Amino acid sequence: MSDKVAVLVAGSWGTAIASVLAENQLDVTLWSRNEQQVAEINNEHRNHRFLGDIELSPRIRATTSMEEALHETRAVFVVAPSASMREVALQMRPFLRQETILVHATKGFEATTLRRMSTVLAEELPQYDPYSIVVLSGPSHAEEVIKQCPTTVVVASENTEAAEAAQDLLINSYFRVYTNPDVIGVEVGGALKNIIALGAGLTDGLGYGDNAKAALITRGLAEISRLGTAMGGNPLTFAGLAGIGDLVVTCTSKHSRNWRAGYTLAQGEPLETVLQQMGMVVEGVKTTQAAYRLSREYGITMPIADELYAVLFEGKSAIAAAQDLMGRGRTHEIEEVAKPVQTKWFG
Ligand SMILES: NC(=O)C1=CN([C@@H]2O[C@H](COP(=O)(O)OP(=O)(O)OC[C@H]3O[C@@H](n4cnc5c(N)ncnc54)[C@H](OP(=O)(O)O)[C@@H]3O)[C@@H](O)[C@H]2O)C=CC1
Ligand SMILES: O=C(CO)COP(=O)(O)O
Repeated sequence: MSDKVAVLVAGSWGTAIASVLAENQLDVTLWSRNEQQVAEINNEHRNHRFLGDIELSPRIRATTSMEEALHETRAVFVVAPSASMREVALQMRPFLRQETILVHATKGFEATTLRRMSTVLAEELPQYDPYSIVVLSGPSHAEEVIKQCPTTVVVASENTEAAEAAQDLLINSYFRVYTNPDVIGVEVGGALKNIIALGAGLTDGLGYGDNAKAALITRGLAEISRLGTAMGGNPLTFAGLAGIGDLVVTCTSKHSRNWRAGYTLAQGEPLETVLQQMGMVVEGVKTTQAAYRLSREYGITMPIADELYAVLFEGKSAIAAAQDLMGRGRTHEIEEVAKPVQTKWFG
């Protein structure tokens, strides 16, 4: 079998995944639309804009040719921002073979259709078996993976063999990979945690302290689980790496772009300026709009996501949003407690 694998788009996460694969003795072709970046990766073994001075393995070769990237490749890892997933998939269509293992590592929904990323891939790649698409997610900042810090992730697919094939390619002594059959839960958990991370950045920016952040993480998880379960995810997935695991890292890490965006917003910067300054994708902004619509579509209460929507898009102050969250009507922590439990003993 070929030792060639492809990674599509050379952003921070794509380059970090390419480094894990190169460490595992695979020959990695890293596709980018940017010729200057391709030259820098091939000649200087660096991707300076996204990962600074870190030296990349010579096993990573960059190209702007999708045909070259996908030619006789054993696996392809798609790591485009959610907004570009459909466009990248369209470019893959003429060259992707059915035997290739297809993994995506993107965290978000398509803004217009509210589709999950695996659905977008399935729609644009009709020659590919949709049940074999693999999703990679979990607590994994590129800046730490590239330095080989211990990291755990999950690969999910309805096709166990496909998930295990992706696991085999990625797993090593610092990158531990678990499998999970729950594609929906893993995708929804990975996307929605970015909303809560933006909120955590706002909370920290306002100086609200650790109690508030713990509250946000915990009640945020309740919202993620509610919507994720309604969309068809397994509730247990949200207690795993793609749920609480990713939520914790994104809400507490200095590397998180979503946390940083929230923190800067709390300093009074307008959203557009914050996003421009970041120069990297902040998925949580569009995901807040998606969650706003999805929660209504599924009839799910998501007070934190709603307040964040009001702050980002309706000019509400973060302080007023926090006050409104704290002043909500009394409720139960665990929804089931509110319902009378029917058992065979009580009739
Ligand atoms: N960074 C991280 O630690 C992690 C990120 N993720 C997820 O990975 C996904 C990608 O994020 P990340 O790598 O951080 O993003 P970055 O902002 O670091 O990089 C985005 C990359 O996408 C490229 N790109 C954007 N649009 C297109 C397009 N239409 N065609 C080709 N290339 C395109 C950009 O190229 P150009 O420079 O030419 O614009 C850039 O190289 C996101 O969904 C994110 O949530 C998941 C886990 C960890
Ligand atoms: O998903 C991530 C870590 O698991 C990256 O989060 P940010 O996009 O907020 O940096």
